[in-house]
Amino acid sequence: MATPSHDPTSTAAWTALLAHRDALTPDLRGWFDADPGRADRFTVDVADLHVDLSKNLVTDETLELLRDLAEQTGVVDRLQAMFAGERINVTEDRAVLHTALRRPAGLDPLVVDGQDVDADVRAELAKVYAFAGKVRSGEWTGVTGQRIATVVNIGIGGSDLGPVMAYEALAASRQEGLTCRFVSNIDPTDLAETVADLDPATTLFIVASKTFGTLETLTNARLARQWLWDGLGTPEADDERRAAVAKHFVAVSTALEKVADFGIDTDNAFGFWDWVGGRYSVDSAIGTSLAVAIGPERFEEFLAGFHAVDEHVRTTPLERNVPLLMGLLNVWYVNFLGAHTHAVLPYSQYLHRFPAYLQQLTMESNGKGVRWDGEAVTCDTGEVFWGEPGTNGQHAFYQLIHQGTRLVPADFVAFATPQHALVDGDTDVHALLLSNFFAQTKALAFGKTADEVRAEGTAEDVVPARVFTGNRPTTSIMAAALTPSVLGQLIALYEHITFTQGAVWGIDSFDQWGVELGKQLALQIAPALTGDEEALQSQDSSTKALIDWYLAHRA
Ligand SMILES: O=P(O)(O)OC[C@H]1O[C@](O)(CO)[C@@H](O)[C@@H]1O
Repeated sequence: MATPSHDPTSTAAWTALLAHRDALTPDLRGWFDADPGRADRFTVDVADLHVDLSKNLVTDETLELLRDLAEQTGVVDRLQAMFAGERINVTEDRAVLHTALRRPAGLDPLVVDGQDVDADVRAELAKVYAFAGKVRSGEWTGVTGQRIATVVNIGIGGSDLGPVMAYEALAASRQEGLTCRFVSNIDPTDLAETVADLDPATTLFIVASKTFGTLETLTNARLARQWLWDGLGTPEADDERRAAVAKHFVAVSTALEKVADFGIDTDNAFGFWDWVGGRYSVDSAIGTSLAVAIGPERFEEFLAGFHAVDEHVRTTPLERNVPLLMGLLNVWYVNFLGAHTHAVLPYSQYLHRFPAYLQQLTMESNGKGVRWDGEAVTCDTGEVFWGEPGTNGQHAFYQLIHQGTRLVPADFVAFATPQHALVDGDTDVHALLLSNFFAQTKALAFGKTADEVRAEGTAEDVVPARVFTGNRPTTSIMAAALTPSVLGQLIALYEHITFTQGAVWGIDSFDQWGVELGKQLALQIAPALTGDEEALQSQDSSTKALIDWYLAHRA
């Protein structure tokens, strides 16, 4: 087999896809009419997820060419290298092993660089579960002896978005009387509002930071510590302050010495490893707040869900491999049909933070302009992911998806079983939600012709405005219910979709250098806002003028 190319545009498959695109007239109506087996043939299951790809703008030939592209760019080899612990994060010289976080007990040990990864993962999980168990049972008390009522996770990016998204999604599995809240923003409003009605005596903070060096998180952690001491009336004496912190602060980090510097006893710290990227870490100790909320048993189910999809992606041939196919479809839309964005539309209120979670996963991973071989890319990469729960989006932005000039591929996600089976008179409200889900993908695919509009008696001059062109691509993802396992499956699905796109594009999906410059400049600019004249004068004229305006208007 030829060496896979780091430049996908130089492959024969890319050239063939361009020619195929030029010859193809998307026609979902015609394709479905001519091919009664299309829905069946293009529907694939992965674990408990039922995925209908048939309303995408592809034919069998398109999929075959996309599979050729995957082969010629070495996607599967790279996937196996990831699972084996090779250092595929080249710019940070790290393995990428989030899949090891969810390996069940009893497999052949995974040893990487002499480290028994499975044993390390299980040992750390055991610590998290023991802690979660104590908080849930009331055995863990605050410094005044009261049981913990609220856990506040302080973190940002991957140390926040995963835990908060999953906490919201799995509301049905939470323990009553125990609430989690999440603080991320360095805007002091976030912490102030979050703790405003809390009792310090019954509040426990989890400071979650992979590096334990993130400005937002450490600032918020210090503010929270002061709030605790003030609220408890802790005397200034070191011993008493340490005792309060020991009962009200735990940490999650890969940098345990920095945890100790902050004053958190490392006995109260849960670790993970540099081979877990922040945006891939919700299933590590970063998910401690979730483990407290749903308990170890449900957390294990969550991990088992991830693993089921890992096994699928690792062992299923390309023809039926859902994450690989969905990743290739995204490449098709971005590089051959000109899509700039991708919508994810959960028809489940509990998944309301899922699109925000996916934004970090996909955009921090694939928003890159340089390949792993150091060369500039020669094609577009990461699209903008966005979305809102249905049906709210229908009354906001769906107009553009239905009739606008831009192609917006969309993933629709729904569950057969409601978590609140409410009825309105004789109407099952969940059925109404689902009928909207089915209606939207149907309308987007098949549209409405001018003749159909006319047949409704529409005045001729309004007909064009009421025509729906159709051929707006969607993927429908369904599951029986939103359980911890299904949530794990959904997250792993999108992790591997993201992987596939990055592998085709030849980019390192596991670094995030693009967030560094802003962080450095913020630290440089901060003194200019608090009286350092030299720092102020060294700014460019626009930034200096904005700072001057800020200083003049700050009340
Ligand atoms: O967990 P940490 O080290 O505080 O980092 C938080 C987030 O900051 C980033 O490094 C950059 O935004 C993310 O990748 C990460 O999830």
